[in-house]
Amino acid sequence: MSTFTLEKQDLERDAAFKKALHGKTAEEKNSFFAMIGKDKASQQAAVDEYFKHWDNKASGEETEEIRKARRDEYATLTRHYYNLATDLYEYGWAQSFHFCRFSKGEAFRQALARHEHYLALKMNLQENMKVLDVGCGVGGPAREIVKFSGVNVTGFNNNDYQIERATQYAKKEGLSHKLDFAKGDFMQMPYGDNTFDAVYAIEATVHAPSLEGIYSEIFRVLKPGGVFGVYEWLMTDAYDNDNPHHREIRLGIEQGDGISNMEKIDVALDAMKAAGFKLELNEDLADRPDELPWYWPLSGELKYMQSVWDFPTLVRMTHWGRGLAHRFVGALEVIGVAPKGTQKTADSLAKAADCLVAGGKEKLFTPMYLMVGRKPEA
Ligand SMILES: CC(C)=CCC[C@@H](C)[C@H]1CC[C@H]2C3=C(CC[C@]12C)[C@@]1(C)CC[C@H](O)C[C@@H]1CC3
Repeated sequence: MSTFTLEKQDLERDAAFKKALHGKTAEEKNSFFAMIGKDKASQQAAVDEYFKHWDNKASGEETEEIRKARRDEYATLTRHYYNLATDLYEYGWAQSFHFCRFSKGEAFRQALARHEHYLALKMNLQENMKVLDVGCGVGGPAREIVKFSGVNVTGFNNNDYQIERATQYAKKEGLSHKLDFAKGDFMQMPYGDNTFDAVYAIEATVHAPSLEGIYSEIFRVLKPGGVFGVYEWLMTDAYDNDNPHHREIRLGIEQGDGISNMEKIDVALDAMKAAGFKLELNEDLADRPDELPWYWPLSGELKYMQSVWDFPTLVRMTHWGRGLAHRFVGALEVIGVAPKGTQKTADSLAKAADCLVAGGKEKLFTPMYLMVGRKPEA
């Protein structure tokens, strides 16, 4: 297991930083306006804090000390990543921060929802169960799963800005009686042992410094007989850590996606068992023979266009689209409309997109390794 130490939590400090950086932008409906409305000095502080882990640390020269430093600051690293990336995600993707399988002609949001329903189905979630969503983002999946399964969900994550937006969206959809949110470090959750009937995590536990650590914490808060379902981000068996090209892809994904340490499939399977789960299901859904790959919206390849509505999605990821976006954001920074660091963040996300697509095409990486595990009855 990767060695790790728990980061000391300071909820008041984080709340104060959120207030300073995001101000009232959490109430902004349009994520573009939310993005340009940040406090400039605080944004610079978040950029410095995040990129200190990546600048001048190419994959060829990466040492175990560098990787350990990231793992040691997993919570701060991830919190600042989402301080910088949340508006871009909402602007350029949706309120469900995950990938999904696509069927031909299927609308983008429909496919995202189907992926959420599939997890709920495989976990056999039932009406009024008490469920925890670990790493809930702005609550898109939680709202969908509440509506689909009738469960009561608590969304938990480490970013105050996301929690504030998630709370507002739930209220707007009239779901506050079934859905609430709490902020904290998922490696040390403020819940007693045996609290939840079910726990799920959608592309979130990859932010943990250790999979065994996070799965053990989830096991602790689950009631005996309770179920845990996860879509995990993992490097596949084909990933070779001694191959410089493979390492470059993994590092690009880690840097562009706020991940301190991404593991291989066998590590995740061992971690589930070591945590105490009885594994009921495990499958790499990226291995299904789908005509449209999970990474198509990031590929910039117009051959994947299903309807005219896909054109803007694809064109912004082409070489020209990216160049234009890079210059546009740069110009906004120069004239003082966008805070400094917006372009650096956007470029880092673009690099992540390239590495995700390369990882997907070369079958080195999956964002949808499905595992369902049960905590044995006492
Ligand atoms: C980080 C983890 C564990 C999960 C998030 C998965 C995805 C929702 C994101 C991964 C890469 C992101 C990118 C964008 C949106 C959200 C992701 C797909 C953009 C499309 C947002 C708009 C930017 O201009 C380009 C981004 C590329 C990467």
